[in-house]
Amino acid sequence: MKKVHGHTDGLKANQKKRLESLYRRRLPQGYAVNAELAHELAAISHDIRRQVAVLVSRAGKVEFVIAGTPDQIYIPELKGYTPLPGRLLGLRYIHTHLKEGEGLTRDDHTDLALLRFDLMAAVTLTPDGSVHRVHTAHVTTGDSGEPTRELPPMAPGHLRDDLDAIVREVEEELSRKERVLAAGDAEERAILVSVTTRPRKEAMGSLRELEELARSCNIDIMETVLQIRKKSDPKHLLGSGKLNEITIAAMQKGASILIFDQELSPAQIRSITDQVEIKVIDRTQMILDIFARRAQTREGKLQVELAQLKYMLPRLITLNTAMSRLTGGIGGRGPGETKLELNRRRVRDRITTLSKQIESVKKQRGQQRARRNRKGVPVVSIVGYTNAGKSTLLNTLTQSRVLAEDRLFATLDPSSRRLRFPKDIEVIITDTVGFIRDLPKELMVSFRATLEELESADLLLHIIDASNPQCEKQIESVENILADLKLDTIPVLKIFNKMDQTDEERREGLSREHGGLFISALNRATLTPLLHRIEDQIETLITDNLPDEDPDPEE
Ligand SMILES: Nc1nc2c(ncn2[C@@H]2O[C@H](COP(=O)(O)OP(=O)(O)OP(=O)(O)O)[C@@H](O)[C@H]2O)c(=O)[nH]1
Ligand SMILES: [Mg+2]
Repeated sequence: MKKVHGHTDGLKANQKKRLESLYRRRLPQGYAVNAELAHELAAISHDIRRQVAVLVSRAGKVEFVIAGTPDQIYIPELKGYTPLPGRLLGLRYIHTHLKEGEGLTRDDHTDLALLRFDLMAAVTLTPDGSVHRVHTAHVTTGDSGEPTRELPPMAPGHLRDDLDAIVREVEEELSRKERVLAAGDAEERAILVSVTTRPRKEAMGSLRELEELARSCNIDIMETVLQIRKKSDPKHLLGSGKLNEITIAAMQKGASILIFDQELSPAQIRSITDQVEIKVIDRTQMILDIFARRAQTREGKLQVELAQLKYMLPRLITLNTAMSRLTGGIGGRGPGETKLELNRRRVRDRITTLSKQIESVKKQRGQQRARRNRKGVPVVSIVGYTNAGKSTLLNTLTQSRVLAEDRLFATLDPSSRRLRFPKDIEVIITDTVGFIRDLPKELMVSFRATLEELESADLLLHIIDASNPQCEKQIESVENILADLKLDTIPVLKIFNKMDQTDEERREGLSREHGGLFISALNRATLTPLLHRIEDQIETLITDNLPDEDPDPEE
């Protein structure tokens, strides 16, 4: 005989027997509640003064019998039953409430939404132990905004016979939705989450950027959740109510991944993954993933892989359960054949190898740069926040076709072009990888090499997307990164781009605050003042440098 779960301590032998005998019951197929079972549950419940539940399969078999306390039931692990996207669980949950007036509770609704029972029923008892009412609720298709829907309570003599039809319809709609989603070309379907103590406006701006990052990763965004907390709590990043809500939304929307705007510690990743049962990553992992997709050159690929492994290494210790969900797909993409299920030792070995390879590539590049410098061609480097229009500017200035796209991190590997000015001055103009707020430390170190190019720049063009509402913050981030890279000694021209998408007032405000030039990188005609400025700067530079620093007769 199968065991009765839950709170069975203190029950008499015949009471236990009676509970056990529930396993022998057969119910009609489908989802309905049957009157005989309701009466029997009520009678047992009345006898033992505890709630009782049975979980019945679609074939009508009683799979689990659970005894509770007078006011609640702990649902055990339901072996063999896992909620799948587009499906209900395949079990109806029928239980008793001892109090006559007590219909379905909030907890009942949460359990229903989280576990996705086919149907949730509560049988309430009259004081003498017979059935008073049967309350039922089912999962919805999500269109109403509510995850569950409660039906009017039924008297025991009038149990409705259309429950099968209602629930079947819901499940058909759920699976239809799932098929539509699965047929889409997005790689993942995400719920974006931000838990922060920052002011709402700032948090929203940051979430918008996270959305852009996700879009760059070919991720569909199903929902965005923002929780502003007064105090941060590293142990419970999110309250359990909020996490339940997210878990329910994830199932309802068929989300395959949760992406946090905040960096998650290994322990946080694990505890959240354990509850939501889908992949959990943070902003840093997503940025690393984008870099992994975009890297073109050998050095770029080596750098990204190194950064990913360094980020993953401390997370490998605790990732036993979460690990299987973290491999593959977004956040688990190695640019090479390396998969992240590598064990720690192999990860360390790989880190050493990569570092060596990068060292040797770097040496080669250093030699190239030295050669170029000797020729004394001035270098102008375009820097700026990602998506500001750096590559577009390079293209328009030099009539070339570097990839420019409305995506974050369209450019990963620097490219250089020659640009000749009327006064017979020639410069090398380089495009660089975009900057971003809180650039992952691992990437910062790795990309310092790529950005080393910048050290030999004679002039930096700091391109700013004037149309972005966050542009002040972006300017600040870029300036911080330049300072971190010790590049803040190189002369910088601030250039406000996308002027076509700003109004007069905004331009005046920005120009009062920062000075700088306004351009539209898409429109060559707007670049003339900029070209003059570059030319002037370079000219001063050459004349300044000529007598003392560069007496080379070749020049
Ligand atoms: N409206 C408008 N859009 C622009 C302008 N300049 C660039 N864009 C658009 O902005 C988007 C980003 O341009 P990119 O040149 O790829 O930007 P980037 O700074 O190189 O970006 P990353 O390489 O991703 O860091 C593209 O869709 C461009 O077409 C402009 O002056 N006006
Ligand atoms: Mg670019």
